[in-house]
Amino acid sequence: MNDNKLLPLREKIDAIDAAILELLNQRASVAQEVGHVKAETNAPVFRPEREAQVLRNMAAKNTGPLLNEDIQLIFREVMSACRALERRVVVAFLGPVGTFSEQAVYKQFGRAIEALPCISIDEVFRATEAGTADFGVVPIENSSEGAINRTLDLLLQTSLAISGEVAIAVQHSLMSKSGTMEGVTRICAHSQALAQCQAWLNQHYPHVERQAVASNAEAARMASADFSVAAIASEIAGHQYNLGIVSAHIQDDPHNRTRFAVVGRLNTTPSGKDQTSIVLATPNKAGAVYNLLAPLSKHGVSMTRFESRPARTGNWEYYFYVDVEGHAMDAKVKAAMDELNQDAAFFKILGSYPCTV
Ligand SMILES: O=C(O)C(=O)C[C@]1(C(=O)O)C=C[C@@H](O)C=C1
Repeated sequence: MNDNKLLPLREKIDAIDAAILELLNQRASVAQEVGHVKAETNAPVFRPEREAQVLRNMAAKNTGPLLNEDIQLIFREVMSACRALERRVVVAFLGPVGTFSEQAVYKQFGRAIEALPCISIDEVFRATEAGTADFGVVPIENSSEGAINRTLDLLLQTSLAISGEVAIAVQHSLMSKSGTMEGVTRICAHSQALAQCQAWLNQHYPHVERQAVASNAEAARMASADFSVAAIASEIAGHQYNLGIVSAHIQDDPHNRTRFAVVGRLNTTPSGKDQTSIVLATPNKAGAVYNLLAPLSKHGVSMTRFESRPARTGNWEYYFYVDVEGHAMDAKVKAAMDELNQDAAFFKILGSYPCTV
């Protein structure tokens, strides 16, 4: 290799790295000052709207050659490290480690946090409501399997607000201790993952027993201790438990994604590009849904998502989970919400938060 040519280029990189280091520490010192100001008033350390603005600014200013998504990953971690100098936030998620929920946590908060694995979605809400965690990250919808009903039900009752959302690509792999299917009599995974890989499993391993377990990471743990078990999980989980890949990316939908909600005891202020999640119920009469949504079009508020859930009253009544563009503090959103609130049998704003960057 021609190191003579590399040497001057590496010297340039060294000089640039020294300048970046200096600037990073200057930034961190300012974040520490911010931390002191916040401590005086007990103000929240994590400000999702501000972080979204910083990430959008960086993407807008970026002239390359680095890609916007890589710039945003870097700045997410820079902010995470700066934030940790103010205080390390605790984030509860559906554990154990190695789940897609954990990936969603790091995507939203960066690595400089304390991640708190919980045994169920209920437990994530409880830990966050009790203050054991500052935030909770819960799956809300999968692109191939639909809504995560437990999360929708808990959102109805909780005192927490949604302060952000994060979507991640969900890719499942079939893995075992030996990296083959030899001696494997059971394929274990969370029921959602089994459903998301159903066609592939029917085609390739129709006669191998399938067992639903608490999480994909739990399946990976089981496979690591037993040659007769294969697990469907993320490659990250497989790596954590030293599994070999039998087949990668076996989910039936190659664009399989899961959307997660970040819940906390924080009401997020506007970031400039936000959305608002609400849940409402109608009186059980003709045209009720149509009338219910009329205030949205009247005030020019766009609906981006609509999901219904039986209210379990036995009367064919439903809760409607609706996402709209804009923040509840925006005049037209506020006007529409006030009207919805008047007409609905039940109405709750789940939260306003930045659209994903
Ligand atoms: O601006 C703030 O409030 C900060 O605390 C600074 C900072 C950052 O590093 O830019 C860190 C944490 C917040 O979540 C938002 C931004």
